Amino acid sequence: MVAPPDNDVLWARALHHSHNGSPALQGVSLGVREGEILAVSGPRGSGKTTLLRCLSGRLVPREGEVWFNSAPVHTMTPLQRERLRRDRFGWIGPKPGLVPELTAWENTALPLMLRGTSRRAAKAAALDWLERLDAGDCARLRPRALPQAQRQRVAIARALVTMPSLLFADEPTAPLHRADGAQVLRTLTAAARSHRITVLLATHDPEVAALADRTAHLLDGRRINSVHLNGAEGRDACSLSV
Ligand SMILES: Nc1ncnc2c1ncn2[C@@H]1O[C@H](COP(=O)(O)OP(=O)(O)OP(=O)(O)O)[C@@H](O)[C@H]1O
Repeated sequence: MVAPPDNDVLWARALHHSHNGSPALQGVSLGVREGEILAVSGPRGSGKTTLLRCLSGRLVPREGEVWFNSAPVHTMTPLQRERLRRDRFGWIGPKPGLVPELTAWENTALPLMLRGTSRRAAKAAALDWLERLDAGDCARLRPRALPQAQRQRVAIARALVTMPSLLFADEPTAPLHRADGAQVLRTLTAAARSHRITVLLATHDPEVAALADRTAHLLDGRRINSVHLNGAEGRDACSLSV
């Protein structure tokens, strides 16, 4: 095993994975720098979700290596991977996945309380993030009383409240209307930049990808060569994906 380059917080080499015999990733390699917002783009079925799941330790690739800093994620035990996800990573999926018995603020505060933060401090942080995401008025309501868009805002607040080193966002604005989605994404990317949270953002939408610093394009489970000009929102004006 060769250790990853020092300047990459996350590094993957030659990832292969199949679902029930059909290939989803076919030799994907990727490096992500600390504090970078990297969009993983491609059409439906191109392997974006599978890639994020492998990079976040939710799925062990059939072949290949995943390194987080100097730790080989692909050789960790399930318990080690669970701890890594709990302590260092955040995850936002296209569906909110909230605990129905808990209110919005309790759902948001949950990851902090699981890490041992006091209820009082966790509640204060949760309320702060719900406000930032325009969901402060939902704080005392349970998920079933909320529209889908507000549930997703709560899920995003829950992912940000721990200030993870790495945030995996898989089509995070899928349940939101376009204008709502754009506003939530701007909050998410601004928070990531100000707190130096590294973000992997899976999307099939070029407008969403344009908010990232750089884009890695997938097609049929492979990275494709492309020159991508990100817009003014991106930190780097131009990047080459290979
Ligand atoms: N659990 C599964 N069982 C069987 N096949 C799967 C499973 N998950 C994904 N696939 C298949 O693997 C391929 C890659 O899927 P994946 O969800 O990673 O792509 P994606 O780019 O995220 O697509 P989408 O934008 O639709 O979510 C697709 O052909 C998909 O049908």
